[in-house]
Amino acid sequence: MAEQVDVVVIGLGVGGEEASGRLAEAGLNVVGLEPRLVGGECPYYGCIPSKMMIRAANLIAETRRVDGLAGTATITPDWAPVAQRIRDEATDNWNDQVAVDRLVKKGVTFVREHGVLTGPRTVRAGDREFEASRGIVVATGTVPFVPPIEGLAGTPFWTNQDAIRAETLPASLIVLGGGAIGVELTQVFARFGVAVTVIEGAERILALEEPESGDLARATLEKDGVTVHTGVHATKVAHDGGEFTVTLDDGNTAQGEKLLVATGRRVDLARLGLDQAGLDPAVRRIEVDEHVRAADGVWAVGDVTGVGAFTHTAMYQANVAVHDILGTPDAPLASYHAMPRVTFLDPEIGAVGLTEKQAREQGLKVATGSSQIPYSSRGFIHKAGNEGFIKLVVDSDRGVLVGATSAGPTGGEVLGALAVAVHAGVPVNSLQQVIYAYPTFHRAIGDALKQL
Ligand SMILES: Cc1cc2nc3c(=O)[nH]c(=O)nc-3n(C[C@H](O)[C@H](O)[C@H](O)COP(=O)(O)OP(=O)(O)OC[C@H]3O[C@@H](n4cnc5c(N)ncnc54)[C@H](O)[C@@H]3O)c2cc1C
Ligand SMILES: NC(=O)c1ccc[n+]([C@@H]2O[C@H](COP(=O)([O-])OP(=O)(O)OC[C@H]3O[C@@H](n4cnc5c(N)ncnc54)[C@H](O)[C@@H]3O)[C@@H](O)[C@H]2O)c1
Repeated sequence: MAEQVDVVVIGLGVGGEEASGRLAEAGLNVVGLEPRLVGGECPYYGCIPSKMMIRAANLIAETRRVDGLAGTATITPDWAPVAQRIRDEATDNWNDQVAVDRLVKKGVTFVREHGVLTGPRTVRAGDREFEASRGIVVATGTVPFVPPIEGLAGTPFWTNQDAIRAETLPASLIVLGGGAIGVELTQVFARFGVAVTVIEGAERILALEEPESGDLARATLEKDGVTVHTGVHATKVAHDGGEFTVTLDDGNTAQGEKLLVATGRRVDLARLGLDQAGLDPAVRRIEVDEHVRAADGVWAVGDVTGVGAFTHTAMYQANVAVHDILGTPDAPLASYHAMPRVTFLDPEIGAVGLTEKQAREQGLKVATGSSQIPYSSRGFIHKAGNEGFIKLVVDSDRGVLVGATSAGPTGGEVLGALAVAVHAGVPVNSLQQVIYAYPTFHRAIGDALKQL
C-alpha cells in the first residue's frame, strides 16, 4: 500500500534540499529521497570545496605579487592543508549527517533511497511506495558527461569528484574541456606546481562567454604556465599504467600523469520512470514552464532543467516551485533574462544576461561599451594582478542593458551592480547618472557607459 503524503522530492541536492525543507516548514507532509549525500554536488564535490581550493591557489599567486610592491616573499605551496580543509570543513569527510539532521528537524521524512516514478503521483523508494497528493518535485541534478573517445572508457580518468578528493597532486595533468570546471581546477593545480595541459574543442576556452573572456582566461592560464590547446578534439586516449597519452586531431599528443574529464554534464534519467508521469525519458533536460512545472503535479528544479547549471539557479527555481505548490497568491514566476554566472579564475570572470553574439542572434539592435580595469584608477593602484574589463551589451531600441561581463580582481562582486541593472531594465541614461565611488573597481562600469 502506498503511503499517503503531500509531496515527494526526488533528489536532495541544492534544489531538492531547499524545496523539501521549505515545504515541510510550511506544514506539508514531505518525503525527501536521496541515495547519496544530502546537499548534492555543490557542498561535497562542487562549489564549496573547489572554491576552498581556489582561495588557497589565489593566496599563492597573491604572495608572489608581494615582490616589488611590498617587499619580498617566498612561498612553498603545500596541498596538504587544502586537502585537509576539504575533509574537515567542507565535506565532513563526505558525511552528510549534519545535513540530514537539519532536514529532519525541518520536518522532512528522509529516505536514503533512489526514487522511481511508478505513476503520475506515485514514487517507489526501495521497498516503500509513496502517493503524493500535491505532487512530485524532481531535483535529480546531473552527472559528468564522458565523451565517447576511443580508449577513454576503462582508463582511470578523473571527474570533478576525484579532483576534489585528491590528497596528493600529480606532477602533470591533462584537462579535457575548457569550461567552468576545467579552467577553475586548471588554475588551482597549476598554481600548486602541476604541469597542466588543457584541451578544448571549441575555438576558445569559456566558449559560451564573450570572446574577450575566453582570451583573458587563456592569457591568465598561460601566465600560470598552463599549455592550452583550443579548436582541437581528442581522438584517442591511452593509459599505460603510469601515464595518459591523449592524441589530438591536429596530430599533436598530450601526456599527463592524470586526466581530468570536464566536458560538461548530462542528466541521468534512465532509471527515473519519467514515462510513468507522462514525460519523455529520452530528453536531455526536463523542460519546465514559468512555474517550473514539468507536467501536471510534477515540478523540476536545478540542473535537471538545463537552465544554467548553477547553485543559485537551483535555489531560485526551488523558491518558485515552493510558492506554486503552496498556492501563494502572486507567486513568483521564473525568468532567466538576468542569469548571473561567475567563473572563479583569478581574475574572476562574471557575466549576466546575454553576450553580444546572443543579443545579435536575437535580432536586437546592439550597442556595446567597454573599459579596461588596468586603465582605471583602481586598476592602476592595484598593479600586479589587475587584469580585467567591463563589457556592456545594450538593446539600443529599449535603451537598457541586456547583458554584461565584469572581469577583474573582484569581477564577481562588481557583477552585482550589473545584474541589478539587467534584471530591472534600468535605463542606460539613468545608469550614466549614477555616482560610482572613487577609486573602486566598479567605477569602471561608469567608464564603459561613457562609450554608449
Ligand atoms: C566542480 C564544480 C564546481 C561548481 N561550482 C559552482 C559555483 O561556484 N557556483 C555555482 O552556482 N554552481 C557551481 N557548480 C554547479 C552546482 O554544483 C550545481 O548547479 C548544483 O549542485 C545543482 O544542484 P541540483 O540540486 O540541481 O543537483 P545536484 O547537486 O547534482 O543534486 C542532485 C541530487 O539528486 C540525487 N539523485 C539523482 N537521481 C536520483 C533519484 N532517482 N532518486 C533520488 N535522488 C536522486 C543525486 O544523488 C544528487 O545528490 C559547480 C559544479 C561542479 C561540479
Ligand atoms: N563557477 C561556477 O559557477 C561553476 C564552476 C564549475 C562548474 N559550474 C557548472 O557546472 C557545469 C559543468 O561544467 P563543465 O566545465 O563540465 O561544463 P561546460 O559545459 O561549462 O564546459 C565543457 C567544455 O568542454 C568542451 N568539450 C566538450 N566535449 C569535448 C571534447 N570531446 N573535447 C574537448 N572539449 C570538449 C566544451 O566545448 C565546453 O567548453 C557548468 O555548465 C557550470 O554551470 C559552475
